[in-house]
Amino acid sequence: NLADANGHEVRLWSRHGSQTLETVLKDVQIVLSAISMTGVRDVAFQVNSFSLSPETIFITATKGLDPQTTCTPSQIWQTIFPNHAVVVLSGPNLSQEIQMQLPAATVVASNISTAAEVVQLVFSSHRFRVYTNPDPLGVELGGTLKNVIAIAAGVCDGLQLGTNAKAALVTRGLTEIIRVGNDWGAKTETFYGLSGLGDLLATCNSPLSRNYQVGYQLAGGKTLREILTNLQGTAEGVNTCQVLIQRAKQQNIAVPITEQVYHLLQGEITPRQALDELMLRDIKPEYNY
Ligand SMILES: NC(=O)C1=CN([C@@H]2O[C@H](COP(=O)(O)OP(=O)(O)OC[C@H]3O[C@@H](n4cnc5c(N)ncnc54)[C@H](O)[C@@H]3O)[C@@H](O)[C@H]2O)C=CC1
Ligand SMILES: O=C(CO)COP(=O)(O)O
Repeated sequence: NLADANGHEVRLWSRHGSQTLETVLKDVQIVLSAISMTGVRDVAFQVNSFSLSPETIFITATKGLDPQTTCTPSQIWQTIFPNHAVVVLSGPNLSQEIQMQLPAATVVASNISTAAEVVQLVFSSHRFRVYTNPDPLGVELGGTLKNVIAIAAGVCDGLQLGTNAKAALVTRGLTEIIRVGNDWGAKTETFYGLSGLGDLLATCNSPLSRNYQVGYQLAGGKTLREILTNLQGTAEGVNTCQVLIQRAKQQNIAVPITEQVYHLLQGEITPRQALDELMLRDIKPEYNY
């Protein structure tokens, strides 16, 4: 509806709607995918079976990781469409607030700067400020990895651990995200921007975040199954956490908060035990300069 308000013709497709994907995609200039991670590969393959102009730009807004390959959504789109521009759109963008037309900012990132600039123009308005960025991987990983920390933040608030604990958790969570992101090839500065720290702050502090809700309700004693059954929409952090643990092990990266979230989601420990595990780790310098 942001693009619509800027005078663009917008067509929507959902697997539950009546129109076929092929009809909706006929003669389009831009394709924006906001499918949950589990559907990205299937839908991208479907799209690839239709004839699209080589100028068509793909935008991906999905915040997840592929369990089989650990690939990001943009890597999946780019592999299937090697000759098209792919733009990552990510930022502190809780959808209910955007629908209420509250002001927000976001980031559009691509290896092809002209494509990012086109997308920036399509969505920019007095209530939605869009920045370009040349580090699509960093932008995408910021939006994806913060979901795991948002689960931990929900636990922290659910247990009423206080503002100091929350600040420590979010800050050390960012350190963890940067460690993983740097190893993957993303730039540190990107994680201090809107798509990293910005989105981390939004999701770790808002009951509108599904990932935060998962953590909050786990702290309240519900099981993951109960929570997911009643949750409106996708909490990508649940699957992302598993993939992240797998990748961190492979790459030998320390991700202590993610590890505790993982054990908690598996039902192996209680929220209080997760807290104790984190607080009683070996003492160490804040950074290894
Ligand atoms: N880039 C950004 O700033 C933001 C991105 N997100 C991300 O966008 C994605 C979607 O979020 P929401 O719309 O809130 O989730 P949602 O759960 O409300 O919607 C997911 C959509 O994906 C569709 N879907 C799932 N599997 C599919 C399949 N196999 N084939 C076709 N369609 C399929 C569902 O039908 C549904 O329409 C998530 O990855 C979320 O993390 C969410 C908020 C902001
Ligand atoms: O990514 C989001 C906001 O930027 C949405 O967060 P949730 O997926 O946790 O609701």
